[in-house]
Amino acid sequence: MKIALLGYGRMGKAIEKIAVERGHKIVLKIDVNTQEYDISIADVAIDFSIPNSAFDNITNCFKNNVPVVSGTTGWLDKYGEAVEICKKENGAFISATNFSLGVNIFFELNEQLAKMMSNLSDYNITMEEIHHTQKLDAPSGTAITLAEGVIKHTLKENWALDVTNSNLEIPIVAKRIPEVPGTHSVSYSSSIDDIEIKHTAHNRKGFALGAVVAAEWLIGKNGVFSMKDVLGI
Ligand SMILES: NC(=O)C1=CN([C@@H]2O[C@H](COP(=O)(O)OP(=O)(O)OC[C@H]3O[C@@H](n4cnc5c(N)ncnc54)[C@H](OP(=O)(O)O)[C@@H]3O)[C@@H](O)[C@H]2O)C=CC1
Ligand SMILES: O=C(O)C1=N[C@H](C(=O)O)C[C@H](O)C1
Repeated sequence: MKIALLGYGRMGKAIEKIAVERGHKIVLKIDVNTQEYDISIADVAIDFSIPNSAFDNITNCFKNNVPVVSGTTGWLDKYGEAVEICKKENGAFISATNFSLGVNIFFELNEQLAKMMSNLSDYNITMEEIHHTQKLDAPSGTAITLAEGVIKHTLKENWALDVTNSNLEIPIVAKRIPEVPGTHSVSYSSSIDDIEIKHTAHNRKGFALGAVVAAEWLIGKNGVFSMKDVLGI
């Protein structure tokens, strides 16, 4: 496949390495300095850029008939609008807050646990995410997806950064520590005991491999998909 990398930072470079190992060719590398480019030379675009540019990057792909895989976080308030444009243009789109196989299994585990905890009012839920100090958004997209997974199965209605006085909100603590690729935990605490599930990424390989596998899967399809579709889970 001829791949356009929209964003050539930590993730863009990790994706390039894995894509080339899998026999693909990188035909565009777009960063903040790129003035103009012709996206239509690519078979697929992979967007790992910044919150302010993701929507324009992605919708430009739809308008030029290029399937797009996006991992950028912090822009997803406009996800619904992007989906509408994708459908109107008959495009192909996969967005995920986390492309790693491990985190996608963790998402499923989180929902199963939330179902089991839903009637146990003695337990208080909290979430924690830890990332490197260059991260622009907080809480992480993955933490928001985890919170949405809990909201789906319990009486919780929302999440809140750090602390909350509301029983209806899930508090998410976001920590920034140099070099941490991404750690997420979900804890249920009572006066008797705690239950905690945790995912620790050791590097960015899992995110990058998942994004390239998603791009390979998306070629030749039309519609809006998720990593659940790609992984069959
Ligand atoms: N879904 C997932 O599995 C994962 C998602 N992420 C998310 O991916 C995103 C990128 O992460 P990361 O690679 O660590 O970040 P970096 O800051 O390392 O990279 C961002 C890149 O985007 C570029 N950029 C800035 N403006 C634009 C623009 N207008 N168009 C295209 N590119 C632009 C930057 O260019 P320049 O350097 O020149 O400023 C840089 O190359 C973040 O939102 C992060 O949360 C990260 C890991 C996994
Ligand atoms: O910015 C990062 O680095 C990461 N961002 C994603 C997120 O916001 O969840 C995924 C991963 O945790 C790394």
